[in-house]
Formats: sequence, structure tokens, C-alpha cells
Amino acid sequence: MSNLIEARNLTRILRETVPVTLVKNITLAIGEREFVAVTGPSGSGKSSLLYLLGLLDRPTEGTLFVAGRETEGMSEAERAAIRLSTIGFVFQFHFLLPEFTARENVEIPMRRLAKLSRPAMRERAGELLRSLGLGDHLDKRPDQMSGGQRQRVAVARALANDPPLILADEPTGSLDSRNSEQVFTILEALVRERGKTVVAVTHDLDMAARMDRRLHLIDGMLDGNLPTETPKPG
Ligand SMILES: Nc1ncnc2c1ncn2[C@@H]1O[C@H](COP(=O)(O)OP(=O)(O)OP(=O)(O)O)[C@@H](O)[C@H]1O
Repeated sequence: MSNLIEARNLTRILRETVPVTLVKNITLAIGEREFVAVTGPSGSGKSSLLYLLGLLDRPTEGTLFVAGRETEGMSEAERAAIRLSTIGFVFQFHFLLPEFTARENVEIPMRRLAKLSRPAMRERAGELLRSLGLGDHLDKRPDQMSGGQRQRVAVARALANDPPLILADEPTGSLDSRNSEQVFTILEALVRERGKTVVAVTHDLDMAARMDRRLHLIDGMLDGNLPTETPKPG
């Protein structure tokens, strides 16, 4: 199994008047078809780690390979190209563009990648939304949908360019329990049925317990400095 992410001694220090260490000495590998939770107390560096792994931020020290490519010497344009094709993001808040329909929001990353024809993009956006139970909402704008529906549109948008890796920062953090469960089930199905790797920051320890692996952060460091392995079911 090849690794989608390999990080060695990843450290990120903010050079403020007083330096702030966001994450420190993180070494980890995440393979294909893994469902990984990032847990830890508030302020322990979970979001900071996810941003580094997603090439939204650069480490101060250490090396990071994403999909087999060393990222350190990359230009912003190269990093953006990898993000677009290899990584889908889901955040706590949906960040859909309010003036566009669900389908258009899902088409936007496809337009940026520009690999499909316009009709094929439209078709694929519709298929993705239907597969997430949103067939009746293709032409609705975000303000015409519920919170749970909007977050499912955000998941469809993350899948737009068929990336192998989905990074999610508290994807159920602003949802009620029923919608949280629905979004969790969708993320799980992305791994089990579509072969994606999902790495999700969560405060919800019950959810984390249902994932394959937990990366627990304390003060910016991995607990024990080793990923906690648990046997996979089956
Ligand atoms: N731009 C910044 N300037 C100063 N401190 C920062 C900045 N960004 C993050 N921090 C601090 O770095 C630490 C890690 O933040 P981070 O958001 O990664 O933690 P987290 O585990 O995701 O927290 P939460 O669970 O509350 O979202 C925190 O103590 C935070 O206050």
C-alpha cells in the first residue's frame, strides 16, 4: 500500500514577537483507504496539522510528501495544482458560494482543473449530489437548504475532481446529532466504498472511536509521537 501522506519531523512555528509553536516534530504516514481521526484538546494543533498536510500552510522544519511528491521546493502554483487534483477539503462551515446553486458550487473546482467539458462537469456534479442524497436540491442555493444539506454539498464539492484524499476539519462540528451521523456515514462510505482516504479532525470521541486510527495531539505533538494503531474490523 503506498502512502498518500508522509511527514517527517514536521514543525510549524509562528514567528511572532513571542514564537508560537503550532505543531512540533510530527512524523506520520497515512496510506490509501484509511479513515483517520485527528483528536486532542482545544488548541493542541489539530487544525494547524491539517493545514500543513493539505498544503494550505508550510512547515518551518521537516519534510512532507503528498501523493509521493516532496513538497518543500514547490512553488505556490505547484502546491495549488496538487491541492486541486489530489486533496478535497471539508471545513466545519460549508463555505459554499451563496450566489451559486449546489450544482454550480460543485462544478467550480472542476472548472479550475479544466479536464472535463462543461456538459460533463454538469453531469458529474449532478451525479455526485445525487449520490449524497441531494437529487432534489441540485438547483437550490445554499440559503435554500438545511445545514446538513449544505454540508453534504460541501462534501460533493470536495469530491469534484475525484481526489484520493479528503481532509476534513470538524466536518460535523456545526451539525445536530442526526445530520452529524449522516455526514459521518457519508465520510465512512467514501473510504469503504469509493476507496478514498479521509483524515478528519474531530472533538467527538465516539466518532473517533469508529474510525480506523486516531492521531492524538497534545501541545502540538503526537501523543507518544507514534500513531495509535487499532486493528481494522474484519
Ligand atoms: N495565527 C496565530 N497566531 C497565534 N497563535 C495561533 C495562531 N494560529 C493558531 N494559534 C495557536 O496555536 C495553537 C494550535 O491551534 P489550532 O487551531 O491548530 O488548534 P486546534 O487543536 O485545532 O484547536 P481547536 O480544537 O480549538 O480548533 C493554539 O494554541 C492557537 O491558539
